[in-house]
Amino acid sequence: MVKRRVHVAAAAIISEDGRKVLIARRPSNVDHGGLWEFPGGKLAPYETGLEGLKRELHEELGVEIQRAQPLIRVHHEYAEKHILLDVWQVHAFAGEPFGREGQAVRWVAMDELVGYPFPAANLPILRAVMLPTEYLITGEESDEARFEASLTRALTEDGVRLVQLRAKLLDESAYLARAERALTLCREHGARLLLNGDPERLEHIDADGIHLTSERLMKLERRPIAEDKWLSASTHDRRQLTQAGHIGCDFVTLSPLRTTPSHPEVAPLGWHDFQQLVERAAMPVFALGGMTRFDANHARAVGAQGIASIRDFWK
Ligand SMILES: Nc1nc2c([nH]c(=O)n2[C@@H]2O[C@H](COP(=O)(O)OP(=O)(O)OP(=O)(O)O)[C@@H](O)[C@H]2O)c(=O)[nH]1
Ligand SMILES: [Mg+2]
Repeated sequence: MVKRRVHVAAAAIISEDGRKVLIARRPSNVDHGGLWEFPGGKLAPYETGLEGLKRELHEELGVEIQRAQPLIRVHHEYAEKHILLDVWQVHAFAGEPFGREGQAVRWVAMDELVGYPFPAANLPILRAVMLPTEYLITGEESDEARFEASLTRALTEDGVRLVQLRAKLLDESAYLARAERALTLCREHGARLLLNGDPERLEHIDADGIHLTSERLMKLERRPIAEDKWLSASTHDRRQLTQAGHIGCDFVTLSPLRTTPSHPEVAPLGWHDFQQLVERAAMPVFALGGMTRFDANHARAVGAQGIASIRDFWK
């Protein structure tokens, strides 16, 4: 049987304060009835994603999109169809949203989204909605005061909200001591902290998650940490991306996009190959390797969650 292919445009509509997202409940008489969803629907022939989304949001909620940015594209196999969910983050709109088709609609705080039942295809979308566009990877630093000053600067001046503590030169006790301080700073600024390395580190420091090297990623048979923590991983090719999906990574970095001084011998992916890989990834992907915040919009346009960087944030 050749499966039907369905292209759907959907919206994560963000509240003005950036803390809430609008979800709607599917009527009980349609497929996935009773589950919650991001408003939207099937594209008409010849419609682009954004055109279709504008029409759907007008029909379903009575609002007009004013500003939207691509968030994530998700391919999913349901038993009877292949679905492509083309999801946009809507930051500005006119009108007061209400369920024009009688459906319940609700503004929900980001952290409370996990309590609502969504269709199976929506898992990567929920992660994408909760993640920022920028992922800071900390630089090597031998001095603790300088480390704290750099992290504080990035949290305050750059507004970074997602941090990976990478410190390959520290021994275990020095790493954990630094992690403790980094966690305090991140908590003060409402940022999430992931520890780089052995998942066991979470047993000592109650950080928000773990970032796996690609080597560690490839050795794992299953997800090494609880579902309520974030799991990210470094990937460089399709095999590693597939493995990240297999063990349930919440998001990944994919690198190197450009050649970098730290890895001059590695051939860069470039935007074309990067886009091809991201299109089939089962989770949000951050572009890494020579990225700065000026690249974030382009990264989003080719399907990425955003950019990850050491140098652009670590001064
Ligand atoms: N809108 C929307 N559809 C989703 C989501 N997740 C998901 O699996 N879907 C699936 O994508 C398909 C899109 O359907 P839809 O029922 O919204 O389409 P539509 O608004 O054009 O409705 P219509 O065909 O009754 O006119 C459905 O099979 C739906 O279950 C989501 O978050 N939002
Ligand atoms: Mg719909």
